[in-house]
Amino acid sequence: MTAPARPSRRWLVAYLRPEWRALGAGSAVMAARACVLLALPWPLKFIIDNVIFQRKLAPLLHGVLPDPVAHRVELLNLLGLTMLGLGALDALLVFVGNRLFLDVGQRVVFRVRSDLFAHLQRLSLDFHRRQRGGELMARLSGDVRQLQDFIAAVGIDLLPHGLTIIGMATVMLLIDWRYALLALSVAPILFLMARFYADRLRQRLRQVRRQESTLSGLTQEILGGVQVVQAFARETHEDARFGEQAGKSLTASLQANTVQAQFGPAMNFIIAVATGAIAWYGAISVIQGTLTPGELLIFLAYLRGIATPARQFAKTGRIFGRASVALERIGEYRAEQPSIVDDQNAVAPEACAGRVEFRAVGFGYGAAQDVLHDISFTLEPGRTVALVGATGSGKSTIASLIPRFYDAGSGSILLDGSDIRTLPLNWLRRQIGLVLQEPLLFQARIWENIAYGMAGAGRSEAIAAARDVGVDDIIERLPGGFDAMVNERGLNLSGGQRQCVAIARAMLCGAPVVILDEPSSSLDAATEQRLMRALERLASQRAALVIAHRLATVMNADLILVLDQGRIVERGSHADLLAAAGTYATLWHALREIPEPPKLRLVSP
Ligand SMILES: Nc1ncnc2c1ncn2[C@@H]1O[C@H](COP(=O)(O)OP(=O)(O)OP(=O)(O)O)[C@@H](O)[C@H]1O
Repeated sequence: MTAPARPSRRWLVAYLRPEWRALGAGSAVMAARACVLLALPWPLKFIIDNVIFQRKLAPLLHGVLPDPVAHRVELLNLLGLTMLGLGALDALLVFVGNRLFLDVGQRVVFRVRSDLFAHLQRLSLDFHRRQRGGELMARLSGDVRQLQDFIAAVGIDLLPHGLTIIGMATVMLLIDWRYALLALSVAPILFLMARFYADRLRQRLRQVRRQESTLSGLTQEILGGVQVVQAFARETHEDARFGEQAGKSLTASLQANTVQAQFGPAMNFIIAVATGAIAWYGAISVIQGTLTPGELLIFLAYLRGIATPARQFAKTGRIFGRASVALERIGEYRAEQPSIVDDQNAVAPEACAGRVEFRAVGFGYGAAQDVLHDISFTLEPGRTVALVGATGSGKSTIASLIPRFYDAGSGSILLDGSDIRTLPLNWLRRQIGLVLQEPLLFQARIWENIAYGMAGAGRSEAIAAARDVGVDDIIERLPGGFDAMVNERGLNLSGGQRQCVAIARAMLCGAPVVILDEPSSSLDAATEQRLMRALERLASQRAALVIAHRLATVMNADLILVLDQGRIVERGSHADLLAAAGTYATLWHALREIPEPPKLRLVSP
């Protein structure tokens, strides 16, 4: 089996391109800084050679610098001031350069994150169902942040130090090429070693990131389901699960640390040997008179100037390794394409009556097994179709095909006679009001949650929608009424109250087709009646597909479809089905004998 191709990391270039001005300015500043670093040891050279040892100035510097014999103190003062000036200039350039590169990093991260978020939002449900929640968060926040460190490391560390190294090598060659070659012979060894370790480090860091993502996914899963954990007193079990994963993450990090820890000392050792050899050879050259003490100082200072960033490659290597892994991981998500896309020739119809027709629809979530077989029915405007059947018989799956959360595997679904695959996706979804069994609310005021149903709707429209479905008094009874804050996922509201908000939201969106997944949980009789009335008001005048759990809903439906293992086994009105004396009739009679509240829940044999 061949390993899957690594996603490209080039996509970052597109994000850097608009930053060319700031990047150019930053690079110029850092190039200037490299010059300053190059110049820094020179005043000291002149102090040693000319001020202390009273050597004559090079002919080029006559008239530029005060004479070392006649104006010794002036020369010393000037050199001292130059050192001070160079130090201050270096600080200023570092400040400006850092700001420029850090700002570019922030802006790039902002855009990468926004684009990735927008992209992820539009990926089809099958992608999201495959992902662990924590994994998405890990890539959106953690991985994206690595890019910022990477841009800063390139601009702030690599660029000035790289230029400095090149500059220093050139100057060394100009002073004494034989000596310079000896000093620089260490550079290829450092380079090869840095590459060797960078590759190994990258592999390890990829492991670290994978384990960290899994850990954050697991954490989110456990803490998100903390109620179940506590209810079954499984805290110790979850501690163990968390501990096991955290252990894997720790092992991966320790392995990466080992590589990194080897890298620094190995570089240091080579640099120490090189410095020793150069100092020794340099001292001999000074004794023989082929090198001045000041020049030896320049060599040693430059060697330090080369060694310091080389040593820093250990740190930069880690940042690069992490960024490289992050680029791959974000690239993987960027390469994902929504499986449900608009038809190129899709044109939005002017109006929608809401007639939904299933024609011999078959569907499976994966290639493994079909969940729906040969489903055909028609939902007319103003009518209600109820889906009943055992758990897992395919009711929610049928409902999810209408807004194209998934596409039918075979057969077709038509809206007003047009195949829904030929209609613009956004338009199609705007024609459908959805009330889920467990409605999802956002952390916002109640009226804002209702107004979510229609872009641009305000508080008064939200209240009017709640009034239309007759749940306004239920909401008004809450502390704060329509302005009450809903906390994350709406957990501070009861199941019935959440349903009321969701029904009002579907009402507000004014869609001609509504899909209602009735709450199957027990509600008190009064709330249940109110909800039923609200659902009826929402469904009236529209085409309503109801996943029915209540006898009252089923009885009043225009068409009842009884599902069993993804097939429609019976169909007709309540009266027809009772007369047919089949599965439905048996169930109905059995349920009528059960005291209130009646729930229609067929159970597979
Ligand atoms: N995302 C999914 N991936 C794979 N299989 C799925 C997925 N969702 C549902 N299924 C499978 O499809 C079948 C039908 O599920 P569906 O949710 O439509 O049943 P249902 O009749 O709505 O059940 P319930 O009344 O319990 O909500 C089940 O066997 C289920 O395991």
